[in-house]
Amino acid sequence: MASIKKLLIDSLDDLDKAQLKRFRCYLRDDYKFPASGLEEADVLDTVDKMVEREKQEGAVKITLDILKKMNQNQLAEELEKKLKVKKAAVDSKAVDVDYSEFSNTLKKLLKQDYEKILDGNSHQNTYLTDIYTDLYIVKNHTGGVVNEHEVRQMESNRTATEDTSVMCKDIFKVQRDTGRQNRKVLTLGIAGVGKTVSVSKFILDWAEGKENQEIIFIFPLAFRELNLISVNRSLMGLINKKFFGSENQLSSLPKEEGKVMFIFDGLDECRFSLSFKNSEGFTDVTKETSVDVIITNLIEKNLIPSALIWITSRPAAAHLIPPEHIDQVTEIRGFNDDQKEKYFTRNSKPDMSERIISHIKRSRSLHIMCHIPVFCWICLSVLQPLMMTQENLQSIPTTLTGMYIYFLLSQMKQMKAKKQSDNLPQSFEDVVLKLGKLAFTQLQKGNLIFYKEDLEECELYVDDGIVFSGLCTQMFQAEKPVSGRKVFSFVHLSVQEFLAALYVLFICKNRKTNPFPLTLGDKLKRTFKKNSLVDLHKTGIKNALKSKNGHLDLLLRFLMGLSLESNQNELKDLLPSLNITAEDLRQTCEYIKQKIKKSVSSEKSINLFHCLNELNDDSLITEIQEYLNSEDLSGQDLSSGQWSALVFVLLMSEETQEMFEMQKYRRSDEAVIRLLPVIRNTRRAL
Ligand SMILES: Nc1ncnc2c1ncn2[C@@H]1O[C@H](COP(=O)(O)OP(=O)(O)OP(=O)(O)O)[C@@H](O)[C@H]1O
Repeated sequence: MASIKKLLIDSLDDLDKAQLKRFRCYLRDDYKFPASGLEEADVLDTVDKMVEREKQEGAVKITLDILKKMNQNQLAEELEKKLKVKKAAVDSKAVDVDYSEFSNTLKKLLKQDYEKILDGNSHQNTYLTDIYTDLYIVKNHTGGVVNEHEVRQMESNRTATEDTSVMCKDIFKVQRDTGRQNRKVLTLGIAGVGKTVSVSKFILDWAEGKENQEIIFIFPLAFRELNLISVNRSLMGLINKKFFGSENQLSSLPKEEGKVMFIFDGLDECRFSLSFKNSEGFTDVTKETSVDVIITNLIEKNLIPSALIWITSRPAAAHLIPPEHIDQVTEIRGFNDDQKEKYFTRNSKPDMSERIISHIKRSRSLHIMCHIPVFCWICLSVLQPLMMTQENLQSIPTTLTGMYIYFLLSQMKQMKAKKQSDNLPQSFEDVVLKLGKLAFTQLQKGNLIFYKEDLEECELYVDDGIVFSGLCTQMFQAEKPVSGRKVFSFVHLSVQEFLAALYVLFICKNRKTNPFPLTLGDKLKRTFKKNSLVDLHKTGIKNALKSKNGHLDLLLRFLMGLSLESNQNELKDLLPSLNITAEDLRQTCEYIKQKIKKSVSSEKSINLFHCLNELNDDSLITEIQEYLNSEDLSGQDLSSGQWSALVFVLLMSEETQEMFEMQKYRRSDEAVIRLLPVIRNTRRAL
């Protein structure tokens, strides 16, 4: 345990040069320390001088007093907390509690709970160590628009050059270079990128005695579970009930620094408010209170000041924790290119993995999406059976929509077999359309997690076993009930977006209605005109462009992809005879091009290019490729639409990912601004 002197040094180390100078001035003026020798004193000398003259207790008092005078209240508070912990540790030594038996019981329980996972939510448990592939995790999330759509974030991934990568098992270890240890870490990552898997691996390694053995207790408390606790509990009561089977087993926790760890997975799923401003400074671990008070006070270090805290979250919810309560932010970026290949190699036979990898590399969209582990799992479950049967080679999907259609079809096969054996009343098509309705209505509201009532609004009844008897279990999941209330979600946000698009098309065809919110103008037009597919496309595009965080972007891409005849053929049971004509598609493509030319933001126009890609229209791209092949790349005479096309082509090029020769284009300020998404996405900009 750090000495008092070390605690003082650590505090003053956080002051910059000017602040340290002010600190010394206070010492001189208010505490009459002799000026000689003080002027040039560094942190060590300053602390030495205080302890020499005032002894440890006096030095602490003076330090706290001056820090407060300097308005360094946060530093003063932290120092006070550390001193409290130290005092408690000294006190507890007198009692000398032996926690080893409880620690071993907890390890046994967590080993059982975490050694197997539902891989990508297949209904079979898989050993975590069998599938686990290292992920690319970086220190210091670099900021940016955090509520941007998750797939778009992936595609405009930020530059890798300034990141320091970190292994998940090392996140809480003392850092060799600085000697510091992170106490409170927030790990961000988009849906399906591996946050829960990372946390699980950390816990399993600890429970198996492999890593981080200086920690005595790790208590994983996922927000999904915490949401369901509606009665007041004390922290000790909560821990005892969840981990030791009754309310009164473990009576205290170790007070020494870093011996207890709390892991709060899935902040984005938190359904109660976390109020840090009005926090009451709740310090009693045996007093009952609401769950939000326990969590905020743990994070604020009022409850167990010595505890390590690890919170994971999708980026959009990161703001729920004020930055001053976090020592280190890390970001899980998913698999890098090597890790993607390792994933496929680990999870399929050697000749199969080679074929899968080369297939994915051929399609830029698929290759990009494979940064997300859960998408790798979807690819694996689609491509493996397809590639096993030689004659299917022609029909192996190369577009995003194609991949999801095959995913759906593979589910259909399994479900039909299951339906026969279980004699279930509803058809696959019915269930998928109901899930589609749920997907669409909840996506419009920005919801990714649902409750029983939400399902019932779409005529999906949990109790009649249709959804959970093996039907849909790979697309839709229910969480373990903790106190009777189940939570549901799609296995990945992209699956929700795909089913939503399917539903939109179905509604347009069958009920001749347009499920998107319509503007007044659209409504008026509709009274005079019959509802056409082109109108549906147009309102879809308008709504997606209106969305601030791009929550309809992927739905739009799927909507376009599903409108192609070739894709329709695969889905004739679900979407019979949509009667889409070449003229319809031409009109939609023209409309998209107009929108691109009107210079929407670069992210939006990139998505519109993806839509054109799904519709097999590459005319703008060909135009720009000719320009790229020409000698003069000064970039002066490009129209707005051409600029967008250029950015799209460059983003989709593997070469640009590695290196981008900006100097070829840098003749105008406009070029620099326009090409920003490319610069952000490349590893090396020249
Ligand atoms: N490191 C990994 N190695 C192998 N597979 C992984 C890894 N990480 C994730 N996966 C796969 O991706 C799936 C989703 O991962 P996980 O549940 O950890 O995502 P998440 O980031 O917590 O997503 P969400 O925000 O939706 O909760 C896993 O079930 C697994 O199939």
